Amino acid sequence: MMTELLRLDSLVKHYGAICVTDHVNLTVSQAEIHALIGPNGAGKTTLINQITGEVPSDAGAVYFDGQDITRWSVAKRAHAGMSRSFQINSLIPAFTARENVLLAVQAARGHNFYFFAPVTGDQSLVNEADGFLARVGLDAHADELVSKLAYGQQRLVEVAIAMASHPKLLLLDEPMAGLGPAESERMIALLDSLRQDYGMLLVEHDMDAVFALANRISVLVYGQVLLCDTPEKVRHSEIVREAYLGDEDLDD
Ligand SMILES: Nc1ncnc2c1ncn2[C@@H]1O[C@H](COP(=O)(O)OP(=O)(O)OP(=O)(O)O)[C@@H](O)[C@H]1O
Repeated sequence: MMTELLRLDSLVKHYGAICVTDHVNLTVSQAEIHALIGPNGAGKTTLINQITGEVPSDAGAVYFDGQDITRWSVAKRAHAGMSRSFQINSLIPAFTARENVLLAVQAARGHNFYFFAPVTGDQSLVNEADGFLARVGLDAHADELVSKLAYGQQRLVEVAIAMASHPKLLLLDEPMAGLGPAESERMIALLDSLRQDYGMLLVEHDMDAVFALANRISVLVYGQVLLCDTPEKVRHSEIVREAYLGDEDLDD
């Protein structure tokens, strides 16, 4: 049986009169990639923010790794093993790829050097950072300034940073956004290669990536989970086609 990592139990969030998260139930297991799809404004980002703790929930519960974390702070959830994919602007452009990952490794080890220079003299930290860079396929670019890296490579650095805290769950907010076809393929291959080591919640508009990676897909429309099923079932669901996919032909 797969170990359940994350459980959302009838989670609710209102903004004024609008119910942005409407009694959402969802689970993510170890070694599962669970994709969350839905049209713009469906509430995907809000839901991720409720999982990380950035947005407090109005009702319902969030369980992580067997504990009720509904009232936990962002920091405590991160410490317990949740990692959100960083946005590009969290990278430090004037630092190398290695130095950027090194800062995350230091932070994860509880060193308080985050706002100073990375400690390139500590070989065990450097080795660990290099390990994450190798895992995302950037070992040959460790010494390059992040500002000199291609956009797709910068996104890979973000994944290496997300891994640096040794999380159990990766929350990936549109990792394919802005990537070209070759870069997308590389990101898909990377996430596929990581699937045994993490549970992943993948918010993504790129349907090729979703269908290539997901074990299960939840379809969010107006804050409600319309359907949660295997990619095959979702692909052929009339409800999903009507409510979300419209005329888009998913059989190709
Ligand atoms: N802080 C806020 N105050 C008021 N309304 C908000 C707030 N944040 C989000 N909303 C509204 O909640 C709804 C869901 O937004 P959200 O960003 O979660 O959707 P989404 O599915 O992530 O969309 P997208 O795919 O475009 O990123 C939208 O109607 C949005 O306008």
